[in-house]
Amino acid sequence: MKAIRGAITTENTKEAIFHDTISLIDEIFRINKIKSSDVISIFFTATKDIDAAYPAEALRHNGISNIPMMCFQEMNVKKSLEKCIRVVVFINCEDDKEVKHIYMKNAKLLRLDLLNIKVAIDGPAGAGKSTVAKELAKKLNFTYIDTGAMYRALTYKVAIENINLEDKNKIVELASKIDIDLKNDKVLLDGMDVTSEIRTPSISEKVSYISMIPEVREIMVKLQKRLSDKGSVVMDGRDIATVVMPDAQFKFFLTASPEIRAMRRYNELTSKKIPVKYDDILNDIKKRDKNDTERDVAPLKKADDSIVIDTTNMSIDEVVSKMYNIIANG
Ligand SMILES: Nc1ncnc2c1ncn2[C@@H]1O[C@H](COP(=O)(O)OP(=O)(O)OP(=O)(O)O)[C@@H](O)[C@H]1O
Ligand SMILES: Nc1ccn([C@H]2C[C@H](O)[C@@H](COP(=O)(O)O)O2)c(=O)n1
Repeated sequence: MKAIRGAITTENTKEAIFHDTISLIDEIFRINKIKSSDVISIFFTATKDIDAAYPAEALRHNGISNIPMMCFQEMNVKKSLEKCIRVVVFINCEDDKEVKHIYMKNAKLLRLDLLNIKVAIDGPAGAGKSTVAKELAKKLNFTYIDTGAMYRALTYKVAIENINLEDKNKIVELASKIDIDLKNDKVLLDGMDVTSEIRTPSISEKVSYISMIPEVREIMVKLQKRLSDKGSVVMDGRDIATVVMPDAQFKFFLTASPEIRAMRRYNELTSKKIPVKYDDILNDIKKRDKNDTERDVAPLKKADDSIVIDTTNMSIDEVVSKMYNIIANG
C-alpha cells in the first residue's frame, strides 16, 4: 500500500471546488498511472474558507461512487495558504512503486522542495551568504549546501597535517582522499565534526590560497554538482551560478561594502570571545576579495542572469524575505 499526497488552490464556489478537485485527482491518477480500482480510500481537507461544497461530492458527481472518502477541515494555522484543498489517496500497489505527489496552482508553494529547484547564491566574503542561505533553505524546506565550508575543511586538514601551502601536489592528493560531508548544519571531515574549527581567522587567511588550485576546484566542483542533484537545494559560494549550477532557476549575488562586511565579522568573532582587530579583518576581507576575483579558474563574478542584492543597509530577515518572495512568485 502507498499514500499519494496532493493539494490545489480553488475558489469558494461549488463549480470551482468541483472543477479543481477533479483536476487534482485526474492528475494524481494520470501521473501515477493508477485506476479507481487501485484506490483504497481518499481523505480530503479544505481550509476554513471553503464551505460551498464537499470535494468528495465532486468525485461522486464525476462517477466515482465505490471509493470510501472523507472530508475534514484543515487546521487553521495563521498566515497559511488560503482556499486550499488537500488530499491523500491510499492505493494498493507493489512496495517498490515510485509515487509522485501532486501540487497544483498556488498549492505548489506548499512543497517547493519537491520541484527540484536550485537556488545559487554567490558573493564576496562576509556578504551574508551562508547566514541567509541557511535561513532561506529552512524556510523553503530545501537542502543547504555551504561550498565554502568544503574548501575550509580541506584547508583545516592541510593545516593539521602541516602541509606547506606551496606544496600543491600534496594538497591535491589530500583533496582527492578526504571525505567531506555536510549534515544538519555540521561539517564532517573524515567523520569528525569540524564545524567551528574551520571558521577561525587562521583558516580564513589560508583558504583562498587553497581554493585557487585548479585541481582542487575540479574535485570540489564535481562533489558539489553531485550534491546539487539531490532535490531542491540552496547552495552558496563564489562560482555557484557561473560554474557549479549554471542551470539554477534562481541566482543571487549578495554584496555589501567591505567595511560593513568586516564589522559584521568582527562582531561575530568578538561575541564568540575570539580576540581579533577590526583592521586585520578588513585587510583579510580585502585580500580575499582580491584573491577570489582575480584568480584564473572560476573567479568570483556575477553571472549575467544573477539578481544583485546589496545587503549593506538590510537586515538578515529583509534579505531572506526578499529572496523568498522572488522564489515563491517565480
Ligand atoms: N544583512 C545582515 N545584517 C547584519 N549582519 C549580517 C547580515 N548578513 C549577515 N550578517 C552577519 O555577518 C556575518 C557574516 O555573514 P556570513 O558568514 O553569512 O557571510 P558569508 O557571505 O557567508 O561569508 P564567507 O564567504 O566569508 O563565509 C555573520 O556574523 C552574520 O550573522
Ligand atoms: N564555491 C566556492 C566557495 C568558496 N570559495 C573560496 C572563497 C573563500 O576564500 C573560501 C571560503 O569560503 P567562505 O566560507 O568564506 O564562503 O573558499 C570558492 O573559491 N568557491
